[in-house]
Amino acid sequence: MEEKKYTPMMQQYLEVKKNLQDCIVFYRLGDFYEMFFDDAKTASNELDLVLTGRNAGVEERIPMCGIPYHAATGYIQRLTQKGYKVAIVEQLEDASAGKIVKRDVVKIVTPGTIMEEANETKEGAYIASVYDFKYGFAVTFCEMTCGELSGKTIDRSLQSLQKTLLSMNVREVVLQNFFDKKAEKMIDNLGLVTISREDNIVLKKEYFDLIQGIDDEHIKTSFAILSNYLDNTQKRHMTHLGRMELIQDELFLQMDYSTKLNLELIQPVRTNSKSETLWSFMDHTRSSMGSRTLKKWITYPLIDEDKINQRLEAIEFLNFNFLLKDELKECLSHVYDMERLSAKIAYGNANPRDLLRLISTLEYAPMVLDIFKDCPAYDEFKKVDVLTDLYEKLKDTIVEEPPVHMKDGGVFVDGYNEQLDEFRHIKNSGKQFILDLETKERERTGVSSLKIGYNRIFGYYIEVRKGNLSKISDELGYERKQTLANAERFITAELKEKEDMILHSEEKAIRLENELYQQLLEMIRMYLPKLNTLAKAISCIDALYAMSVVSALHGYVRPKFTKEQKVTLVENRHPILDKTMKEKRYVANDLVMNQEDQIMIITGPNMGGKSTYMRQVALTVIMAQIGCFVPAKVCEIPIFDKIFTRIGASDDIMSGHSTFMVEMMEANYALQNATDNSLILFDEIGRGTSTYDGMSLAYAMLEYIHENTKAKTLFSTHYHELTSLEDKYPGIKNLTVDVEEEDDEVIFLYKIKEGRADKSYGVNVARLAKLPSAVLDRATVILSNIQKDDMDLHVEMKESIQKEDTEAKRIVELLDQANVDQMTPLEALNFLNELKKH
Ligand SMILES: Nc1ncnc2c1ncn2[C@@H]1O[C@H](COP(=O)(O)OP(=O)(O)OP(=O)(O)O)[C@@H](O)[C@H]1O
Repeated sequence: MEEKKYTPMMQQYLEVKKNLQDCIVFYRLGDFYEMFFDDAKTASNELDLVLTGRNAGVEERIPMCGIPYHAATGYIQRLTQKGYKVAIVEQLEDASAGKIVKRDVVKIVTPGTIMEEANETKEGAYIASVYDFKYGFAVTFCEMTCGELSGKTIDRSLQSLQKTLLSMNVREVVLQNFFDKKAEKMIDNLGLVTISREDNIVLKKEYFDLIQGIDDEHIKTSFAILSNYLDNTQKRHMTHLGRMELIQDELFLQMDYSTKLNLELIQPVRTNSKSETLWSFMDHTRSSMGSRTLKKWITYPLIDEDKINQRLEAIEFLNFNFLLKDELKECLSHVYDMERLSAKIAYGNANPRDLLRLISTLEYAPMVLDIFKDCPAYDEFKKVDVLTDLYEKLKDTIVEEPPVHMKDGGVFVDGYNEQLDEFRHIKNSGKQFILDLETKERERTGVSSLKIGYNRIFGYYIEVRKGNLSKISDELGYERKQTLANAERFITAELKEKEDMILHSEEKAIRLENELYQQLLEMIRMYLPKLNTLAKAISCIDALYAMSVVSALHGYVRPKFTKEQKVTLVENRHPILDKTMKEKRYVANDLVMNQEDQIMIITGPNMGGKSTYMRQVALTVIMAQIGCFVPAKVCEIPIFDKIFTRIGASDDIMSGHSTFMVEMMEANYALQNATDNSLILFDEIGRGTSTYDGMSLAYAMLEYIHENTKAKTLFSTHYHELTSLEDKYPGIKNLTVDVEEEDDEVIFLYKIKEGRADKSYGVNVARLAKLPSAVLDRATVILSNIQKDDMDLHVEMKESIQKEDTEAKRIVELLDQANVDQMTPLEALNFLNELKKH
């Protein structure tokens, strides 16, 4: 089909669509957005719209579907949530007869740039850009609804890139056209992530301010890619973005993505699961911005003792002054998401209800900050400007229940603006004015039957019956307008002026309100930097409030930090299970690791509580380093620099790798990166392969950690052979979970104690799962046979390790004795031969 056959409007559409191939085009026709061709088919499918056809000048009708323009927001959201981009094409001039209206794209809404209400989840959705600088990747993140901007560089491995992108809720990634294909495929596999393109890497000077203090050129380039993409899609300059923050992992307790996932800090391991995360458990915040701050604190626990103690002091202060805390709770309930409100004001899409929220927040802000005036740890709050002047300017401006949109007016209170009051008065009192005028004109003319009427063609008129026309003298200023059979209709200058005012007062009121509203926004924009500082302070207070609630509600203890590498946890509990377990009571446990203790090997039956114990230790450490009280009677720990976990086998996101491979990769990551200040939690490492492979790997890893890494380590295992390491290394100790046996039944006590499990209980636990008794009996017989062989093998293994040890010692001795530097070549050869014998 040749293009020229299409109607002019369709040709215009095709011209616009040419550059928007990756978007669904919403094409404005009057009061509708229409979609055509494949866009129509996709949209009708995704949005349940009726697919119709349109005559476009060619033989066949083309597919079409449409939505009313005022309902577009919801539809756009649904499409972007499914990963589509929507290009909004508007009419750029009023329709006039015989001419095609000019139209062009005014904005492209994409999954990572959508600004509308429903996108304002607590979590926030990010758009990221990745710049490949050959020795690494520079990544920039942006959360559009609050204008948050951050960036970091990482090493150039797919694993790091994947973990970095997964660590934020990234919905869209902007890449250059020639981006590494393998990396692109990996990003594409990350579920609902849309890939977008931008090749311009030159940063516009309007954005220089935002990267002040960032020295890394690669991050700057990555930001250039992102900002150019945002400018191109939003068709405007991004005035609402805040200054970029450098993400410096080393300033915080480091945990990689899988650790955060394994411990269910922010999201449950299994997506769609309702299980509680540490974030949801602790989230007693009263505002979304407080909730986001708490989330940030949980993902980035601190390593600076003073900063941790600062938060702990605040919690103590609030819990001691509980009346103040109640007052704070009340005040915070009037506080809204100021970060997003500021961003909306900067961006220009704040609606009247948003302003009302801002006013409420500003009203209560001084009280919120005042509550901390006697808390020395947060003296810094005293310096925060609570913007009383802005509040004074804003209060009493907006009606109590304003409409959502400006377009209908009715936003400002009476008395805000004289002109506006007059317009409204005329509109409201129009009828009364006419009645008054009628009386006045009757008196002036002496015609008691004179009346004022209205019709759509002639507007307002004064009607005088034919019989009374003689009373209408010229001085009255009546102007003839229409002649009827038995009456004449007139207009006067006054009526004409009022008619114009009455008829247009509403329109004028709305126009004026819009102007006033823009002026008001402009005025608030002058306060944006101060608003952001205030928002930060209030979100921090909200997060502190949440932690004080968690700490008091569950009777937690304030953690203490030791300079030595000692861990003392008394009656430690898993924060979430402790509160959510319904049928039984949660059993508290201790963990004592002295300076010289490095590794605790935990053995015991399946279901005994080993993993739970390790998780509770990790969660306790994290809570302590966030600056929260912890679920224990006593908590004394060193400040850890990194936590590594390998708990649980679910890692479906790392698709392409078997569970065992993932396990080994994670273990390797821990062994390579842990320091003697780190915490390692390994749960049944090595179980994904044959018993002896697994056991040997686990054995070697433990030795490696003991000799090289020296991190505090909890290691749960079913390989009882490993418990012999306690005899060999001073830093390794055994723990076991207590069970009682009654007949063939095991009763779990969930109590951790020193010592090793003397047998395994797999078959007993399987009995609990109600496997057929034939299977269980047969398994018992097989087990006893294997155990016999196993004993022999165990002895063999122990002997072989001892032999290796003796040989190694002998070599060291020989090396010590030999003075290799001083040897002649012949002596050296003899020495080598001697060594080979060993
Ligand atoms: N301290 C505790 N008090 C009460 N119940 C507990 C405790 N610890 C664990 N449990 C219960 O026991 C269940 C199993 O615990 P967990 O998964 O930690 O066992 P495990 O020893 O790691 O088992 P496996 O070796 O099969 O992985 C938990 O889901 C929980 O319901």
